[in-house]
Amino acid sequence: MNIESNAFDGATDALAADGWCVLPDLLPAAETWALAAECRALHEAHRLTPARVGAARTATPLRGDSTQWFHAGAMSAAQQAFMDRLDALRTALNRELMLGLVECEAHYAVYPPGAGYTRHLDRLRDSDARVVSAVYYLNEDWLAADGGALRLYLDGGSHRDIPPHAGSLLLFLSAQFEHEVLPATRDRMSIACWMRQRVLTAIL
Ligand SMILES: O=C(O)CCC(=O)C(=O)O
Ligand SMILES: [Fe+2]
Repeated sequence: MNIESNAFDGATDALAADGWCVLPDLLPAAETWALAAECRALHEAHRLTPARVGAARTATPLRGDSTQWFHAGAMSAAQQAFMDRLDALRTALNRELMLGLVECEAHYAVYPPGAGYTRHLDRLRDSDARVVSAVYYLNEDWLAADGGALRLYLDGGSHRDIPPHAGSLLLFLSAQFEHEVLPATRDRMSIACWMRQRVLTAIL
């Protein structure tokens, strides 16, 4: 067994058992800090775009974040380091759980104070490509009083609130867990990612 598979054993076991888990410290602190600095700079330069929802990509009061996708071939060093790590996790999940995940997509997101994202499922209505949702948090010194938890709705009507602490990666099965972003009192930064399976389109 190599080092990578050891590093992700806890995550693969928890995902298999519960369908979700939080992985602390996915990256060294300096790499997380570089991502946070880049996300903040893009936000301050107004280079993030208000998020859209649904196939029509309409502006919506359902979510208040602004985003910027990571583009293959045009990533910063910080983004590349993050995607390499996420890809190692994807490979470990395929090996241990045989999920058939072929690629990852990711975007920065900033929720300004008061903004949230109402309860939803990450599966797009017309596609089951998204199998695993992963959210990487970039917020140093986040306090419970700052709000902004990700509320994950569990079977049986209970929920768990996950604070958006820098370095934490939340993983959950996209088709299984409704979730919402609660409003915060300060800017809330993250990278939202999805690990995708190949989707066969029926030829009719
Ligand atoms: O930022 C988060 O905690 C979750 C964001 C989310 O649910 C989404 O982008 O679909
Ligand atoms: Fe979501």
